Amino acid sequence: MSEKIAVLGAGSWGTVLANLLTENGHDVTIWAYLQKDTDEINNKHTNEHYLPGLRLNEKLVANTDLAESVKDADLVLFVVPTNVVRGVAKQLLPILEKTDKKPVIVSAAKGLEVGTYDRVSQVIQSVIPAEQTNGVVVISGPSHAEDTSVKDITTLTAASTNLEAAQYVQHVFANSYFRLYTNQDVIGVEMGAALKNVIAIGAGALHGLGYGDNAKAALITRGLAEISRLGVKMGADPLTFIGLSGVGDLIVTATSRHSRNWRCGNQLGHGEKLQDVLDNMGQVVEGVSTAKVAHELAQKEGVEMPITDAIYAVLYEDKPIKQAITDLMQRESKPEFDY
Ligand SMILES: NC(=O)C1=CN([C@@H]2O[C@H](COP(=O)(O)OP(=O)(O)OC[C@H]3O[C@@H](n4cnc5c(N)ncnc54)[C@H](OP(=O)(O)O)[C@@H]3O)[C@@H](O)[C@H]2O)C=CC1
Ligand SMILES: O=C(CO)COP(=O)(O)O
Repeated sequence: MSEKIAVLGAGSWGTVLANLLTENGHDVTIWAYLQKDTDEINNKHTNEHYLPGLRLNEKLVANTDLAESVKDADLVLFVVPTNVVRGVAKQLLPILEKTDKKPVIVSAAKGLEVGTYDRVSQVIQSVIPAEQTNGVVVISGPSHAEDTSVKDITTLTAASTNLEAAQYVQHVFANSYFRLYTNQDVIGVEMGAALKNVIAIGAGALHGLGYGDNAKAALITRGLAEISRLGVKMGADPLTFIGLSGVGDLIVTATSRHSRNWRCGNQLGHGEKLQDVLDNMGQVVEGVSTAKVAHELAQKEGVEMPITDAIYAVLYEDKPIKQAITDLMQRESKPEFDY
């Protein structure tokens, strides 16, 4: 099966996925908005800023023109930061309206939109009507671009309420090192994907401050408890949080130096200022904006998220991290599980 695919976003994950799909035998165009980025991919077959040292497949084509990039596409993959998805979807809609082609739309972004609290697939579906697509699918799981780029084993969830669309995506992406499992719990998959980024900032901060393995395991475990609590309140299946997009992605993000969220937290733990950290990262740190959304959403829904609230206070209210940790440890004693 060879499909026509448009990848929207030429950052680290977009480039790796576009390269993988090209090597799977598909006809892939990657859309970037800067001419210098498309020139580099087309002429040098590299993307040095995001993936230093990686040689891309020469059949991968880059284009700055969105209409040309998505022309006749069977599948359109969104891999831009969460808070720009709506703007890109708005640019895509009039292009889709001019053709009879209805692509499967796939989202790989992990976050919750500031202001609306929407999950990424909700953002896409609120802009692009269902009749313009052949289904909307979310792909998510423990998957650092750096590892996948060197063909290290990677497993993901392809989540959709449209099982046929999820199975289609499963087959388009699968190869010897990239394996996908279908899941129909889109809410759980997207909530796990977004909220783990916040906990990963906390894990990096613990490391930066010199805390040990017990503290890190405590944060991951209690972090998962509150991710599940908010996710279930929003309609997720609790089982999803012990899957790839739950504990799987939490482990990879909260324990790895590849994670931008973990690195952000680590630098905060070393005493750096948030704005300096973000300015120097040169890549999206989704957990920072999602911490604000999760904090507000949890308050609105009456869900207890003490770790997320603590990370919010550090990021947005200048609370010293050590004070945030002390306050968390001195909370009123409680049972491990609230039934
Ligand atoms: N990196 C990873 O390992 C993984 C990332 N993800 C998720 O994928 C999403 C994208 O992440 P990632 O690729 O790492 O991000 P990067 O920061 O590496 O790249 C972001 C890309 O989006 C582009 N972009 C930014 N603003 C706009 C805009 N307004 N219109 C069009 N393009 C824009 C950037 O362009 P420019 O360079 O010009 O700024 C860049 O090409 C995130 O939600 C992330 O959580 C999911 C799994 C793994
Ligand atoms: O989602 C990811 C790995 O699964 C990437 O995490 P970061 O955005 O923290 O790098």
